[in-house]
Amino acid sequence: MEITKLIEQISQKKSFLCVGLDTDLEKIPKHLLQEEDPIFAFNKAIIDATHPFCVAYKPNIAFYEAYGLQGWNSLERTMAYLNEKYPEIFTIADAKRGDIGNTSTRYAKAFFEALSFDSITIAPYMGKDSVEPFLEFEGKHTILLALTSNEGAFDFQTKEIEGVELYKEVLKVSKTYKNAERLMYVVGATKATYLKEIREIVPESFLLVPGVGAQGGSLQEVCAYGMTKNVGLLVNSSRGILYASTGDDFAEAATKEAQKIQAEMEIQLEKIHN
Ligand SMILES: O=c1ccn([C@@H]2O[C@H](COP(=O)(O)O)[C@@H](O)[C@H]2O)c(=O)[nH]1
Repeated sequence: MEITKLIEQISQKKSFLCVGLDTDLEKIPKHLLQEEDPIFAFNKAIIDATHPFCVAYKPNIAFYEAYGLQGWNSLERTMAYLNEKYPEIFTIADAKRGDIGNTSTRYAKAFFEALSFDSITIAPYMGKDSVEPFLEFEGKHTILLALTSNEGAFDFQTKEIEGVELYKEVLKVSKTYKNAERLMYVVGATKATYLKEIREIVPESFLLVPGVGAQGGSLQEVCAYGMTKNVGLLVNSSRGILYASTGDDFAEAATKEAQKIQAEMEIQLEKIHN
């Protein structure tokens, strides 16, 4: 999907919400466990309940790999359902891959071609030749981990090398990669104040921002420091929406939670136009 289409969706739905599909068989309502594919049944219900309020879905691949072949089948069914029923919605494989070049190409084929994702998250640690194979795919986007939402982000990402923090070096150097216009970046909502300096380096790039909801990040702060004239943000919530209720009313509760976030986003979007 081209970025212009994503921007169009944001403006139509007045939302830049990404719903994370981190589906955990221990947390989904018990009655779904009777279904032949409980993960897909849960995802389908969540997608049908939340699609009017979001512009992206982000299955975290770990939640599918954890169930082996059955989990991978559920992921394939989820992607087929999304692409057939809601092709206008941007999809993100939260896979955090990256390897030597020929292996990266295989990862890219797996997620961009076999599963038809629009984008994938990538760890930048192995550098240019591990990232550029993903950037070769037209209409696809590579989302580099820049400054993550977890506490461990301070172990390496904020450490200075010759006076420059590592996450800033990732942003600066990646801008020189071939097809760099296909890059986006992950910045945690829990690190919202860093967004001001991040925007000095990548003023236009789209940022995937996880960490609101269960991790306690603030949507208002993320918007204050990170929003651009084209919005430039996809703010993710996973557990806060998926498990808003673990009872039979889980889908209605997910609708309410997604709608609540969308309403807050609409207020933030009005600030761009005023
Ligand atoms: O820095 C990062 C990068 C990725 N994630 C992922 O996003 C979701 C967040 O889930 P919540 O339930 O809304 O906390 C999850 O898949 C993480 O693996 C992140 O949290 N931080």
